[in-house]
Amino acid sequence: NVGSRTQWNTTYDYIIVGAGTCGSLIAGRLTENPSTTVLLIESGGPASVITDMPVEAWNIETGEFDWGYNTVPQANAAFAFRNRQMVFPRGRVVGGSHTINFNIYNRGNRHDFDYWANYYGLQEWSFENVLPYFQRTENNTNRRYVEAAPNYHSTRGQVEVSSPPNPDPILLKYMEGWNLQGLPYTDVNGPNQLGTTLIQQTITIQNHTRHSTSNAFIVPAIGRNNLHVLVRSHCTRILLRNNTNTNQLEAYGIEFVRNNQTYQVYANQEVILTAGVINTPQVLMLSGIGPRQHLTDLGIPVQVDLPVGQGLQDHLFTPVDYLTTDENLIQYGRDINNVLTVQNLYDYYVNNSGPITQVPIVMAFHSSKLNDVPDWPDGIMATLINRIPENVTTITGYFQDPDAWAEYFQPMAGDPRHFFVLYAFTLTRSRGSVRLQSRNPFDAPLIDPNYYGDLHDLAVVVDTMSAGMEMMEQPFFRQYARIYPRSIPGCQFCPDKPYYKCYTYLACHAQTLTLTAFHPTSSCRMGNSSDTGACVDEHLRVRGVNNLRVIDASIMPKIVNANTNAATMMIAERGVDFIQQDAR
Ligand SMILES: Cc1cc2nc3c(=O)[nH]c(=O)nc-3n(C[C@H](O)[C@H](O)[C@H](O)COP(=O)(O)OP(=O)(O)OC[C@H]3O[C@@H](n4cnc5c(N)ncnc54)[C@H](O)[C@@H]3O)c2cc1C
Repeated sequence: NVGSRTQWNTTYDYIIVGAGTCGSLIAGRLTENPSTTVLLIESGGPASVITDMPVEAWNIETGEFDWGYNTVPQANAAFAFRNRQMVFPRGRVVGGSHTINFNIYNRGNRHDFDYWANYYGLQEWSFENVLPYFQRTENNTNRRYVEAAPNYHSTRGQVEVSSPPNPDPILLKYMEGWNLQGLPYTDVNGPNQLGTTLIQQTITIQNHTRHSTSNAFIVPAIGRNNLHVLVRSHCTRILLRNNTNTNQLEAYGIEFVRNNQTYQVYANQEVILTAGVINTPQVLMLSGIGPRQHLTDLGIPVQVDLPVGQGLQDHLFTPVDYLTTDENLIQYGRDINNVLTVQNLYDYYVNNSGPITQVPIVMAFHSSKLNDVPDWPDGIMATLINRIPENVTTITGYFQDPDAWAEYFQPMAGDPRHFFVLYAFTLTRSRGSVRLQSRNPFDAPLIDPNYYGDLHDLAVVVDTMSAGMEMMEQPFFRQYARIYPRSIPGCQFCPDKPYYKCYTYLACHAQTLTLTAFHPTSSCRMGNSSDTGACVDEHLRVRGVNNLRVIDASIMPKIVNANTNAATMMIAERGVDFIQQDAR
């Protein structure tokens, strides 16, 4: 039903561009009022039973539900990959990136939001002020967490947040190992983030389906007469005009392409851009809102000179391979390439069990030696279970030297004892950009996260790797798992030190084998009236243009020290209030 609409009106109160995490939530909320009309327009198609299965997150991050983007070549990262370019998945589907993500629900630290408030002068976004908006969406089914920290959680929101019911034993041992080193068990969304946790996810507990904002807000609302959802409809620009009464620029609609035809639709109230960190800047720049020089170089008439696309941030994962000492420490073999068997589908649909139901992940938050605010962790370690495929050439295609990497992976191929730890810095200092490649709205933008552009990020990840690896070398954890004992191609262990104290090796590993953590933010950031680096104000209104707002992950002034989806839902909830306050 979500994808079936073929007719639409000429005018709506609100036009929302992009049915992702934010667009879906906002459209659902605004149309709770039956007299408010909304058009939600999405470039991709509808979600499917496949995207609803938690385990399929492994298989859908690239492919038909993804934009197929790559970064531009990276100077300080991605040494393993051809041309130093990295794949950069983004959801192109109803539900957006929340339809292809790992469902991790991890809000970020209280200091993240207090930093927005104090450093950027955005008092309405302090932790105290945003906490109710996290709670507004949350329906937490973990009674233990809710009872332990009732002021932090809610059981009344639309999006279900649950703990994986059946984690693999190795994950529990990993947490125990950290616990023995003094890192407490914690609920990262409660008062203390520093610790180790079996991460909560936006998955329903009754039937283990992805609870994206589109499943939570759009699917139940699709029958509303005041909500029109148009899929496979690509917004090419915002319609702007000078209002002769106010003598100010305003948005009055959008242009979009559907089935190779170009259409215009109009908004009585506002156009709301929720196209995400890459495409929101793209649509703005195509409409003449962006850096003057860049637009001029491309021959786009400048409507407003704004630093759109500047300041992009992300987290970067460095995977390290491990093998358990005993196959029984991992369940189901975790062979994600062959998971949709008749037996597994039967267990999923009939018994509500089996490997399709979950992707359990354990995280440890770490405060590095470089960090001067210890309860604002700057490092993260995420432990996940996934086999290396039997045919390793299926994963070495992007590598600069596929043969060397095939040789590296081959001894682990198909081994059911395989798992890995992803090491990352979280308080990113590097900033990059999103720019247009051309004036063609269907051309991929140029994405430059500028990973390790600030070498502080590298120092933090090296410290995090060292600490995490040292914990895993302690007698307790060595009973259960061992690191895969080979150096990665292009990097050498030190002859005179344990590998986890060999900082040259760790830095080389961190710069060579790099994966986006899928957390881009801040490409159209918010700021107060004196902040010349900002594109939108504290209420998310685009500067210099009336009736135009950006409400998505691009507005974060600085990335949060966590996965970004929960904070993005919070931004959407906050945005809904601003829209309603300003309704004429
Ligand atoms: C593979 C992957 C795994 C991730 N894992 C996690 C996780 O486990 N936990 C977590 O917290 N975060 C995770 N993230 C990040 C998180 O999902 C994002 O931060 C969040 O979804 C961003 O929401 P958004 O509303 O800003 O943009 P999106 O959800 O990306 O929505 C943007 C939407 O706009 C549409 N669109 C774009 N351009 C146009 C156009 N011109 N016309 C019409 N429509 C358009 C897109 O197709 C998309 O549907 C992951 C992301 C990815 C990609």
